[in-house]
Amino acid sequence: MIDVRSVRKEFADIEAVKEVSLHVARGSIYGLLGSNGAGKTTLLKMLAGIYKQDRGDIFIGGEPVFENTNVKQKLLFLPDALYFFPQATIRQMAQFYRDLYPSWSEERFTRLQEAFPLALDKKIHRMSKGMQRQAAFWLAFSVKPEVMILDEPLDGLDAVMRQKVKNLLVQEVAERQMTVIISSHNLREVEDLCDHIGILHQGEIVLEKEMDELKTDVHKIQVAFRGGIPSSFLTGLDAVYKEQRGSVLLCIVRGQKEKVEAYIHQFEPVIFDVLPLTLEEIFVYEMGGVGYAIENILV
Ligand SMILES: Nc1ncnc2c1ncn2[C@@H]1O[C@H](COP(=O)(O)OP(=O)(O)OP(=O)(O)O)[C@@H](O)[C@H]1O
Repeated sequence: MIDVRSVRKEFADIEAVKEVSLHVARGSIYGLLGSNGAGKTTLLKMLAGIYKQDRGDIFIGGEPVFENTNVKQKLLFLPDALYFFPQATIRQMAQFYRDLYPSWSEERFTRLQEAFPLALDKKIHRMSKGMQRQAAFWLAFSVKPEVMILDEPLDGLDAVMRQKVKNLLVQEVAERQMTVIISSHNLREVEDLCDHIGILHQGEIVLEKEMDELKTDVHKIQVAFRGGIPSSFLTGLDAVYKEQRGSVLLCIVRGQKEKVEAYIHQFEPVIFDVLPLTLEEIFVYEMGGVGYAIENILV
């Protein structure tokens, strides 16, 4: 659904996006992670057709997005700095969206009032930051877009509202195959939402993973042997990290769980545990493998 091919964007003194390619399938939620200044907003603004890329191609639903009204009617971009017309109320903004998007659903708008308890006729600029964000989501979900491009969308929402918004997103994806790309500087914030994660660092995607693959194919193991670690033990393991604590060896290994276990049992360990691994730990080790310290990239 979203196809980004070798895209670059330079500003006067900086190359904000360098040679980025990525693909987001229809009905998928892609998490674009990266620290401040990594290039997330610049990339998302190109996806939304606000900036034109200097090089490369961007297709949404097979069509180039820049200055393409047909594509723009199908996508909704929620910027990190929200914009509403000065003095506008939610009712007035709804009228604007209704005129702009053929997919606008009046029924959805009415029904979502339960989820977003905001006054329709209050001026949005007099609302709190979190309430303004709720208003933006209320309008966004009422548009029923095919593609949502969300730039740090959960910032400023309280925990209950975050969960509500996440549930609504997942529901839209499950029910009508909406496609979502969501940026964040916080892995924990989006890990339960996304099926793919890409890490952008200094304008480049340095790691891209499917969540299912991540969770099933990396294991943290703890082993000890009578008489020390056999010299050939590590040669048959794809260890991305190892640490010895006394006689116990702690390793993070890649591979199918059954195969890893069968291999280790051959060495008759006296201690052998497979410990749970958080997604953050997986990224820390994977990033170490490609030469980056994730602590500097994700807070
Ligand atoms: N309009 C602009 N003119 C000049 N430089 C820009 C412009 N927009 C972004 N940049 C630069 O491009 C780089 C990437 O910025 P961008 O806003 O895309 O990062 P980001 O990952 O969204 O960061 P944050 O998490 O802080 O929002 C930064 O160095 C920034 O200063």
